[in-house]
Amino acid sequence: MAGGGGGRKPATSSSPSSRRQKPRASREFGPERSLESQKEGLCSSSPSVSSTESTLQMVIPGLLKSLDSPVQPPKSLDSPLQTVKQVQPRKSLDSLVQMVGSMQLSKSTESKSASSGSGAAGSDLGAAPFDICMGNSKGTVILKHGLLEINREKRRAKELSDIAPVQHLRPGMVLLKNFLKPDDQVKIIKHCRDLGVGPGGFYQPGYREGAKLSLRMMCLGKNWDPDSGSYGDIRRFDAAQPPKIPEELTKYVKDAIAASHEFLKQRGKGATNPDAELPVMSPDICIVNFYTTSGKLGFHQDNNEQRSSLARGLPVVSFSLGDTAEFLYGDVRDDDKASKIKLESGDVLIFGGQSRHIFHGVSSIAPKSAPLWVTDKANLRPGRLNLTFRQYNYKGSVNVTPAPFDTCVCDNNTAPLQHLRPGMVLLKKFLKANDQACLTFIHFALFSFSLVLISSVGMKSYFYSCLCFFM
Ligand SMILES: O=C(O)CCC(=O)C(=O)O
Ligand SMILES: [Fe+2]
Repeated sequence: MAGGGGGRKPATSSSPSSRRQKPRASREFGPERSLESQKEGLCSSSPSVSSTESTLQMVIPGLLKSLDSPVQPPKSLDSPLQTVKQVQPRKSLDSLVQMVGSMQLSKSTESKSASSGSGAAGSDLGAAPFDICMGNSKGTVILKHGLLEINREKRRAKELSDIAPVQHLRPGMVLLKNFLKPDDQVKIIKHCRDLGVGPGGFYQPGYREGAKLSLRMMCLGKNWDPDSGSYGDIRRFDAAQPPKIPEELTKYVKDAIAASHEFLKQRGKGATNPDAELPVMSPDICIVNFYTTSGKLGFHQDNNEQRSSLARGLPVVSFSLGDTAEFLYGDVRDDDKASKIKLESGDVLIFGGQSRHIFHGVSSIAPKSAPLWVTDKANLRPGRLNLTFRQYNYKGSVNVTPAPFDTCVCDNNTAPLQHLRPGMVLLKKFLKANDQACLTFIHFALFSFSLVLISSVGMKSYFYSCLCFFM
């Protein structure tokens, strides 16, 4: 997530308001959710009572509890919450959701225009934790599936059996299709759900100025702050410590890297060293994103990890679960020129080595594209869960085996060989002082000789003799 540089541009939206430029943060995000989609997030994506409760508590803690208690005479009519309580003591949950929804919308609109400067950028202070699952952690929501859904599932299974299980997208970038087995996916979702409702769990990140990202985020290991584009040990707005990455998840990451290495070895018939293309890494940071079906993430680079880690090309390992995402990636900061792939539930995308600094983003989430068992067994809400694992620091020596392309992001640009992009190499200070003197002398000698020639034979003859010489 940690992405770099200025001049970022949102991935997709064309509306002027959504083309908001954010000068500081490194990861570029999609436009703020429209009011419509926020409303949708409040109402339609809260299918169960418990999630409705969460939404309500997010705005008015304790309001639900008070519904069943007798109406108290108002202490004062100043507070809008008290007004709601007094006038509508026994409204149905639906209408309350709408009411509270519109209150929250105006609240968030206000906060957008107000620059707090309080350092609470993107905080959901006072909000109930965001639950990525429907129902509660124990109960299962059994949904009946229509024929259309069942047929879609069968088609998907058939397509998957025809797709290559490993795709080498470019040097240092490998896609492991359907790598995470259904049971593993359920486990991962459950881990994220449990951590996500606890301290340091999911929140909707944003910037000090008020713009919000079109996703919910939770960091494990270290906290990534979109406003400053940097990592820290605690989350600024609530001082929460990011939970640790569960061991089980680390194991999946290692398995995925090992599978890519196996593939690269076989592909190179054992001749290549897969670690040179895709270095092994041991994740100590994980950024977990949950996208609703209107979520997106703008084009960005992940480069807020330590320089040693970036220079070594330690990969980002990304797990996709739930609905399918359209993922864009490319060499330049221009999503119109980007390549597109679909990331489906169970896919693992790895980009390191030469591809560590690709620009990438999520342009859309396909609604109802998650496998049925994801909702049946894991109760994942409509949307997509994404986990990106990284290693913050690299302790080994980077100079011994520099990862290709590593130098194009170094600020000091002093590495002797800089692979700026495919087909473009910069050899820093390649010519030694003697070579430079020698070249200068040759240039001078040729120049003087040309002058003498021109003055003796004339410009026209000189031009023709040069032409003959070179032909
Ligand atoms: O959701 C994804 O696939 C990408 C997430 C990402 O790029 C990030 O968290 O930095
Ligand atoms: Fe990223």
